[in-house]
Amino acid sequence: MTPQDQALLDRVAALIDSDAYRGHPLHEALSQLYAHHLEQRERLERLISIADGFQQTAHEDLHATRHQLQRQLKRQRKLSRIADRYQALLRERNAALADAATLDPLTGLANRRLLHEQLQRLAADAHRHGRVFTLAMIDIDHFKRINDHHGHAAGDRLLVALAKTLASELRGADHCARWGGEEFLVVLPATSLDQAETLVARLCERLRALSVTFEGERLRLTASVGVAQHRLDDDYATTIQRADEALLEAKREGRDRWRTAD
Ligand SMILES: Nc1nc2c(ncn2[C@@H]2O[C@H](COP(=O)(O)OP(=O)(O)OP(=O)(O)O)[C@@H](O)[C@H]2O)c(=O)[nH]1
Repeated sequence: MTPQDQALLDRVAALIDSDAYRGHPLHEALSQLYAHHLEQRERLERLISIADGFQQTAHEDLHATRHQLQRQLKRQRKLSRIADRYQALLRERNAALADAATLDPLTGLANRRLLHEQLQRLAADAHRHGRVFTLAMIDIDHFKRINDHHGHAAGDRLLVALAKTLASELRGADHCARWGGEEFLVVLPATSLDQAETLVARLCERLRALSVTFEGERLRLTASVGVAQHRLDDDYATTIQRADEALLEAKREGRDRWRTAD
């Protein structure tokens, strides 16, 4: 209420209370009007106070709801971060499991199982489309002697060095696996026997030149190799067997050489 409004009301109250106007014909009507006004004002103030209360409660509710939403959002973000981390961990574990199932832990080359899968595909491809591939079975010569003279750890170092040499000499499309203890199988897709022989001769040379220093001692090795070209109607196990026979021949003939299956 403005000060002018209050002054007017004070004036009206003073007129009503004044003895000079008590008998005035408008006195009663003015008194009733004044009382009615006060009543109305009181009701209005009550309404305003109720509306204020509502507004306050609504404000508090809104605040509480916003706070709750923010907490939920925070919790959700945390959960999604945990889920992301968990997923990344699962991916890592899966990759590690896949590696463990398909790679040789010492050399990092494919293991026998993975090469079987690759050979299955290549043999099917050869059968369907007439694409030849060639195998080379590589076996370190007198590896037992190396282990016996220098220890198993030294032998392991040589195996790793040999695997690295093979990997660096092969093309991207070639496959190479650790087939057994000191035996490695190289698969050369779309490669003729002549091409394979050139590559194997170079591999033997590289292995002859390989030298590893282990605990102050220089270790060297040679390897014997059996080469076999896959025949379109054979299964790949037969080709491996032929490469193995050629390898035995190379061993029999004095080692550090390669022989080709008929
Ligand atoms: N250091 C090491 N040695 C291994 C591993 N796997 C197999 N060997 C050894 O490789 C040797 C293979 O011996 P043999 O099969 O008699 O063949 P070799 O001595 O190489 O003789 P030839 O093959 O006839 O030239 C054994 O002494 C095995 O213990 C390995 O992971 N690490």
